[in-house]
Formats: sequence, C-alpha cells, structure tokens
Amino acid sequence: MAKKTNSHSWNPTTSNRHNTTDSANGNQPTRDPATGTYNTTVMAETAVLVAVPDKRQPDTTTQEYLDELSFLAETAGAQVTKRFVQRLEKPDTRTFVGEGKLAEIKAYVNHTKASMVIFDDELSPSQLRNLEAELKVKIVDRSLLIIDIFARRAKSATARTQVELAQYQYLLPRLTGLWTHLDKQRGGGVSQRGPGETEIETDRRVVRDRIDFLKEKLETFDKQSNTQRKSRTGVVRVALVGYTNVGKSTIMNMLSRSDVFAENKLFATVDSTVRKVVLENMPFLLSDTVGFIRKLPTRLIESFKSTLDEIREADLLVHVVDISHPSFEEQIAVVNDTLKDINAADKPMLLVFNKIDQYSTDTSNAAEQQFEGMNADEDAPERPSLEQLKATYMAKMHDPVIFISAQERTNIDELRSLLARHVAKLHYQRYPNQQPVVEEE
Ligand SMILES: Nc1nc2c(ncn2[C@@H]2O[C@H](COP(=O)(O)OP(=O)(O)OP(=O)(O)O)[C@@H](O)[C@H]2O)c(=O)[nH]1
Ligand SMILES: [Mg+2]
Repeated sequence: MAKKTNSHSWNPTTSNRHNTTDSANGNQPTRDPATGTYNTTVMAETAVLVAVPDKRQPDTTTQEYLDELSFLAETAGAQVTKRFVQRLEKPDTRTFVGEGKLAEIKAYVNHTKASMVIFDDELSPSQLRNLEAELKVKIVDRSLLIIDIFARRAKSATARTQVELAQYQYLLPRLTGLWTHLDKQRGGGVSQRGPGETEIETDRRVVRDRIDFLKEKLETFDKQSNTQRKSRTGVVRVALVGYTNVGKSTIMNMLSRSDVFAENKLFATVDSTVRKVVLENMPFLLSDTVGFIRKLPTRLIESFKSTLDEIREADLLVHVVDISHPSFEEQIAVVNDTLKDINAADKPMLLVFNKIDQYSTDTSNAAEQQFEGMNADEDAPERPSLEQLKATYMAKMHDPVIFISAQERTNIDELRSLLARHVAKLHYQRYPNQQPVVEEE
C-alpha cells in the first residue's frame, strides 16, 4: 500500500478551530482565551509506537495492528521511527508497559529526541500522567490519535461540533495530566502534588460547560436533519459502510458521478454525504459515511450519533471490504460489531469486495518488515487465490456478494445491476402503491 507522509502541524488536544503555535516556539503551550484550555502543539514530529499484545496474539497480527497505527500516525502528520512490542497478560496498570521496557523506550526517546510516544490502546488518565512523567515527551494514545485525525477532516458544522465534543470529553478526565505536562514545559520539573489545583477546577468547569453547550448545539442540528430526512420519504435509502480506506468514497463517486474526497489516508471521509442516484430507472439516495476502525473510541461513536443516523435509517447497507488487505476478515468483523453497537445490524446488506486488482496471494511482504520484539514468521501460509476466495465467500455469506475493482472499473456493471435489483425489491416492499419517480435534477 503506497503511504503518503505529510508535514502539517500536529495538534492533538485542540479542535482545528483553535490557533496553533508557530514552529519557532512550537513547544510553548498557548492558552485558548475562549475555553481556558491549553494547546500543546509540538512541531516536526517523530513518533515511537508501543503495543502490548497478549501472549496468544500471533506476531503477524501484532505487526498488522502496528502497520495500521503507523498509517494513522502518518495520516496525522507524524513520522514513525521505531516500534516497541511487549507481550504481557495484560498491560501494566501504572505505566502500560513493564519497568524494563519503559527504560528501553526512555533510552531510545532520549537518544533520538523523538517527540512523542504513541500507544495502540486507550490509556487511563493515570497511565498517561505516569508515562508523561517518566518519558518527558508527549504521550498519545490510540483514541487521541483518531480524534485528532477526525478534527483535521471534519468540514461540516455538524461534524466539527461532533469532533469538538469528542475532544472535550477526552480532555475532561485528563486535565491534571495536561497540567503536569505544562508544568514540565515551563521548566519546573514534575511536581508530585500537581500545580494549580484551583486552576484545574476552573478548567474543568469551563470544559464541562463547553460539553453541555456542544450537546445542545448537536440536538438542534439533529432536529434539522430529522426534518430533512422526513422530507425524503418515498425513496429507498442506501448507505455505504465499511472499514476506513476500503474505497467507499471512490464507489460513491463512481455510482453518483459526484466528487467526494477520496484518498489513501485513514478517515478521508468524516462528513457524511448523500447523493441521489438512478440505476436502471430506479432512483435511490446513496450516502457515503465515516469509516470504522478497530478500537474506535466509544465516545467518538456517541458524538458521531447524527452522522451514524444515516446508517441507522438506511433501508440497505452496502458493506465495502478491501480484499487486498491482509486483515480483511477481521475488518469485516469490526464493521459488523460496530453496526451491532449502533443498532444497525439487522438491515439487508450487500457485500462488495473491492480492490481485487491489488489482491495478491503472496504474504512475503508482510514477513519482511520485522521489528523489535517480533520473531520472523517464515512459515506464513500463502493466501488463497481470488477464485478460491470468491467460491468460499459466495457459499458462506447469507448476503449477496460481489467482487469488484472500483479503480480499474472491473465488474461495475454487475454491481450497478445488483444494486438496482435490490433497491427495486425494497422500493416495492416499502412503497407498494408508489411508482418510482425519476425526476431530472
Ligand atoms: N488498488 C485499488 N485502489 C482503490 C480501489 N478503490 C479505491 N482505491 C483507493 O483506496 C484509497 C481509499 O479510497 P477511499 O474511497 O477514500 O476509501 P474510503 O473507504 O472512502 O476511506 P475513508 O473515507 O477513509 O473511510 C484511495 O487511494 C483510492 O484511490 C480499487 O479498486 N483498487
Ligand atoms: Mg471516504
């Protein structure tokens, strides 16, 4: 997979509405006068990744998870220089990794002047504090990384409000951690007692007020979009769902001849888009939605409620899968679990296996990238041929299955007619007395 890196600034704890510091004094936090919270922007980022898999997790899986974390870090503008893995029954409650591993990470961070350490799980507020005190660089967990990417991507007022809500909800229990971080940056060293308790209380109150305000704002948006959705009755609604970066927006563009932003980065789409599509004289509404990912922070899912309503209220889900991805089966499971979480699992579904042009039976690529704490996996089994996969999936899935390449336009006519057939069936079920109306746009 071709991965792009970019060099824009890194700003994980504030919404993109806030000012960022310039690169000359990138390590100096600035206070946002509107909210009283601090912006801890640091520039020219290099990142170290840390994963703590349990003892049963195969090495190849650990490696795939770290590939994904690395892709997330790159999407957010950081360059990954090292990966650390420690196998534990469960993460250390105090510092996530054990004492020895922590010393190893610290030595590496000090030696290379890495600007942050990213953990492939959500850290508790106390783990975050302890790690910050120990490593003296910015500590980022998986949730914060994802929230930050969402903040960069969100464009519509609703999506931006949703992201801001998620940011403040993440921030609230961690305010003391940030203060410790700020204290260190002032050159005071880390204090046991923690500085400025009254200021922390003030900050907490400001953040709580902001959370209430954002929730109210979202309720207003919700009412507006409910009214909008009610006005769309009489037309079948279809939602594209799937793991992030599988090709949903590319398919949306192809089917609706629109121009939705598609990119080889995670979470290219954060705002949902709805387009009217007509296939074989059958009109329907197609929506492109935010991609799912493993360990999606629950709060982020909750804050994205109104975006997810598009999925919850759809008559048909088109579940897009990137078959060229080594973990595509796990990705299918993650998507199905997330659909369950948002109460959208019982809908009719078409399964679209995309990127067949990129499918390869060769697994040697993954085995080449060995890193700290991993054993070479020379016996990785060959993947089945595309034909074998097709046969297996056609036989085992309850839902209709189709294999396409959106990029190479392979099997697209078949996709169109499969979709048209299902939409027609649903249309006559839902609106038995109503002929489909094809109006000119
Ligand atoms: N090789 C190949 N690449 C594809 C195909 N379809 C899409 N892509 C590429 O995959 C990347 C992701 O595509 P998007 O359409 O942005 O994926 P998405 O599912 O909307 O992603 P998010 O919005 O991030 O969840 C882009 O670089 C596309 O050009 C395909 O059939 N084959
Ligand atoms: Mg997209």
